[in-house]
Amino acid sequence: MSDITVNPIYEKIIDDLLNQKYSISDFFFSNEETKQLRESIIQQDTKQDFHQAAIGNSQNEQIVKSIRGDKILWIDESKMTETEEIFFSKINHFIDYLNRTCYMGIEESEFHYAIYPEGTFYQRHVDAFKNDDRRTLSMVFYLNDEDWKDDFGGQLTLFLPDENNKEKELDILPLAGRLAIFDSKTIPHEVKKVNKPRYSITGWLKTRK
Ligand SMILES: O=C(O)CCC(=O)C(=O)O
Ligand SMILES: [Fe+2]
Repeated sequence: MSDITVNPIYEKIIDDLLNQKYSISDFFFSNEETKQLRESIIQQDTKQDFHQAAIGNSQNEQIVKSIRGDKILWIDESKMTETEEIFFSKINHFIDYLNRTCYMGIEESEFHYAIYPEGTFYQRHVDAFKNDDRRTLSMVFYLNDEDWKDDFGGQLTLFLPDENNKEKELDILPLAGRLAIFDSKTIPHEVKKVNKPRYSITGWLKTRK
């Protein structure tokens, strides 16, 4: 591991993941990178077809707006814009760091843009599929304005065990530049109804089947 430079932002995330299976970081991307990614999702929305998000994977697809109302656009690694390349080079650097320092065995990643139009939400769920458990870590980057307020809604709520093994809820505001990262197999979560369009990039780091 001689050529690994210790990265304090990644170390904090790894520590949190080991201790509590989730981490919230406001420093993964610079302000400038966040601004570019925000411009990118707004631009993609004007020229590309986002589609109504489905539930389950392709073998088990059904569109149920009463469960989730976001529209998504997968980022195609074979035809990325400059901004998307910057995004993936950071993700790949992070994956490499996880694999080298924690032997996580991440082999793949997949990311999509997500827009929650006003009035939409995503009901409680777990991200790993029943018929495919490769999703290991869920990552959500928020691309909203810095001044997103509580009454705009759209909180990401994680359902976590408390000290008595009862369930507690942790609400996370989707602030610009914030990264929420959590265990894809064990942490149920939901997106509260939004009162204002909500922008993000969501993705998964995956192990071998
Ligand atoms: O946007 C979020 O905060 C979470 C989205 C989510 O849970 C998902 O896309 O699976
Ligand atoms: Fe999810």
